[in-house]
Amino acid sequence: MTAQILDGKATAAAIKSELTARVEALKARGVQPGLGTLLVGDDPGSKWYVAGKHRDCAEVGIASIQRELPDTATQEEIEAVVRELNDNPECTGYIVQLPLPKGIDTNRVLELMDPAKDADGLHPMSLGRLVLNEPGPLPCTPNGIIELLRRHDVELNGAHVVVVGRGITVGRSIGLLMTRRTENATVTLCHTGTRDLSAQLRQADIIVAAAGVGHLIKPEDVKPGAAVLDVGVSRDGEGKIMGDVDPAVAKVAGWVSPNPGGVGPMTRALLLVNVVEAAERGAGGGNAG
Ligand SMILES: Nc1nc2c(c(=O)[nH]1)N[C@@H](CN(C=O)c1ccc(C(=O)N[C@@H](CCC(=O)O)C(=O)O)cc1)CN2
Repeated sequence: MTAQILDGKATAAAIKSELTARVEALKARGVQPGLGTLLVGDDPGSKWYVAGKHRDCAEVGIASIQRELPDTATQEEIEAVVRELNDNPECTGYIVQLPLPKGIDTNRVLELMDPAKDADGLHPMSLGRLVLNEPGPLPCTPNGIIELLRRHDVELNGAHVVVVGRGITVGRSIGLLMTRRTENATVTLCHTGTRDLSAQLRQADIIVAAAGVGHLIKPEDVKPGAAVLDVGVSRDGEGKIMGDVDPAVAKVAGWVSPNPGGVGPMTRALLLVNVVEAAERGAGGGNAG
């Protein structure tokens, strides 16, 4: 068996083309959506991701507001920029690029954001709305994974999803999305404390690998025909970027997401969805709900 590809690049392009029309409709009503980003430090990966988010904005007609601070920035300096973005009328939604430098209280920064401008779905209010099943921005990577599966007709209803990794951007919230009545999956969340990870993985119809451990998922961990989504990014001894999924998994799985070209572009596309939906909610209509 050779797995079919969950093509995140093509799917993200389709979503961006749909969003372009929605942004045009907002502009016709006098609403200009604008995405703000706050990048602290000079991590090359984070810089690259933020630059990509602004390229996407230009593609669909969303305005860009970019804020940068050095990695020596204090908690107070970061919070001052958050307050400025909260008050800035041109910024209709924004993100704080994670991770923040060591020593910074990330939760305090996220809690200070205006929840109405939370484009990442990571504000405690947004996560609370997700728990309560109320409309609001959804975390971009988990939502991107669901959209990627949906648009490739991979069945979620009744599926057993095994997630590896309990980080804030993926593992913590993906179960909340996948177990909604609309998705109706059953989710097992695994982490470094899980006994016999391989036994858990072999039960999965869908694996979401977000551990940040290069080639952690091997062919013998995968049930034949399962869908395997690779979210992880780590580096080998020579600095080469590796995903969490061994490429040989494609011989066993039914579906695999490439990395790059899978979940990453979907994360960016679903960020734009959050910005457009928030602008539509603010304008009192549109497609949001
Ligand atoms: N505030 C946030 N911080 C972080 C998030 C997040 O959702 N919100 N997620 C990750 C990083 N991330 C978004 O910020 C992200 C990661 C990867 C990609 C992406 O498009 N990757 C490409 C490869 C890019 C390359 O060439 O290196 C791909 O997979 O094809 C986009 C966004 C942590 N921080």
